[in-house]
Amino acid sequence: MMKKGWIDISQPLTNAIAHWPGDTPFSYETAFTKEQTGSVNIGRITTSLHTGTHVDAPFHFNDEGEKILDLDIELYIGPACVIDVSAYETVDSEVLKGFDLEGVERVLLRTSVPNHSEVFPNQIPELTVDMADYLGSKGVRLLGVDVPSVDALDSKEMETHHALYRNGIHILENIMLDEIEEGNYELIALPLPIKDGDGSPVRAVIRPI
Ligand SMILES: Nc1ccccc1C(=O)C[C@H](N)C(=O)O
Ligand SMILES: [Zn+2]
Ligand SMILES: [Zn+2]
Repeated sequence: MMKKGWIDISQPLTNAIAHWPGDTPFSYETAFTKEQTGSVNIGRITTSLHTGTHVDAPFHFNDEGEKILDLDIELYIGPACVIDVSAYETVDSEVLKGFDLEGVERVLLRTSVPNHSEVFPNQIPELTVDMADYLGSKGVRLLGVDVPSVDALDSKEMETHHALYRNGIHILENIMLDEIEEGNYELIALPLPIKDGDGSPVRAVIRPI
């Protein structure tokens, strides 16, 4: 049975969460204790903006691209369709033609990669450039994936990031869909208002409609 109400599809931000190899690890610490301040505990985090469940701003892969505060918050709130592509190593337009995406503005892809937030995956499915063009032709504006990237992990060209961008499609990464059935949901996944940010952690939640 699917849960009713809002479902958290975010990776918990713990000090053990996986991070992109070579990037800044996530850490939370109590910078000042209640004993020190005499009043309150005060936490401090250090993190890459691409750790855990997060959105990419176009500036992440394009020096001229929009930064987090330039982006319309409407992208990250509204109806979203979860589709299960876990049977495919390569997700291209042919695969997507098997799903009804008429009028869908936000697509969340459930892949075969298990959502182990403490393990950086060795391999992720290939999302092709023609997949991005197909989603663009359907009017999709946001693509969410349950893996750390929409490109190959060793990609320098970031072709699928760029192809999504050309099609006006924004990117949400590292959502957790292992327990989520295909279907229509409402999504809220708001980035923090980080000036100049190339990305931002989000709390991503969905609710069946
Ligand atoms: N953090 C990194 C450090 C070095 C190189 C890439 C990344 C990325 O995060 C790329 C990933 N495709 C992303 O868009 O989130
Ligand atoms: Zn990212
Ligand atoms: Zn990315």
